[in-house]
Amino acid sequence: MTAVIATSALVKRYGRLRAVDGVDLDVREGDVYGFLGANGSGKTTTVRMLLGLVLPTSGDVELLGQRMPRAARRVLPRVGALIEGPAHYGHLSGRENLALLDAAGRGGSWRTRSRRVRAALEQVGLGGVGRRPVKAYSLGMRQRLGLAGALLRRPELLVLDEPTNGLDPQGITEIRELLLDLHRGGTTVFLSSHLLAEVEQLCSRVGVLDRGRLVLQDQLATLTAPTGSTVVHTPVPERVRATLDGRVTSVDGQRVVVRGADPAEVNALLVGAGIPVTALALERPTLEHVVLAAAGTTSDRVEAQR
Ligand SMILES: Nc1ncnc2c1ncn2[C@@H]1O[C@H](COP(=O)(O)OP(=O)(O)OP(=O)(O)O)[C@@H](O)[C@H]1O
Repeated sequence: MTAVIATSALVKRYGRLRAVDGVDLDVREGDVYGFLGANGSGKTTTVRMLLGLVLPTSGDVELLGQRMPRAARRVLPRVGALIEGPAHYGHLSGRENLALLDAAGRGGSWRTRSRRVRAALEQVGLGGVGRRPVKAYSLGMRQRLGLAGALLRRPELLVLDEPTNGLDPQGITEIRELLLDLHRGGTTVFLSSHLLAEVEQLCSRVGVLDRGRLVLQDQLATLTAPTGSTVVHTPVPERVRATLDGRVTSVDGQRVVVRGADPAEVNALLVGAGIPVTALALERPTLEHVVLAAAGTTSDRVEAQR
């Protein structure tokens, strides 16, 4: 599997603060990678170092197999980026803004500019907004325009810093669908977020930053793989305990956790004993559990819910 982003022992110090502290990122081709961390944990600083906008204090960054920032001129035209609320000219239309951005960027002829701009606007669902100035756009539309800017060069890699920040639920859903669409088209997506739910719904691979340190990095499916136990919901939890002597590891209200990863077997035993079962499933940790276990004190810092 090709590494699309690889950092090793990446450090950024601001005075005595280690904003990023020895981070080894491993983002592979085809990932939708969620870079999760509380506010101030160092996500934006890391993203800026990836793109060569901030120089590391120490450590290395490779983007699409090439060393940054040395290879920035060659690599950045293959990367689309959106960092901290894109800036636009409010009095110009979305189309005009993108045309300016396209002209300022490298690689891409002026002859095909209007076609590129039109395609990018269509892609983010802004094809129909015409000449309306950007100052009349909603926040969601501005964010989508920012994404359109990142898409002008048909990037192999999209790097997005908190792409749904400040959006309403509908805007968030739209961005999520757009990103999944781009991913289906072959783009690797790296996004930072402080929202667990967002990452859980969107990402295939997760990295968790806690006060500058990468405390967790793995496939989401691995992190939330079945634990080897079965969860039973029943109005009579104590009868389950009595029937499955020794296999019940916890009881919380009507929720009973039973050792054994075969729900059918557990069900047969309970039904055989005449115990009503209202729900039955393999136990899996939620991403929230996994993050809390890895990041310890961040329970009040990474937001589980919007
Ligand atoms: N230019 C700078 N000078 C000094 N300190 C900085 C600078 N940039 C960031 N920091 C500090 O580094 C730490 C990490 O900041 P960073 O913006 O990378 O975090 P973040 O995870 O992106 O947070 P947020 O979600 O709030 O943007 C913070 O304590 C911040 O105050």
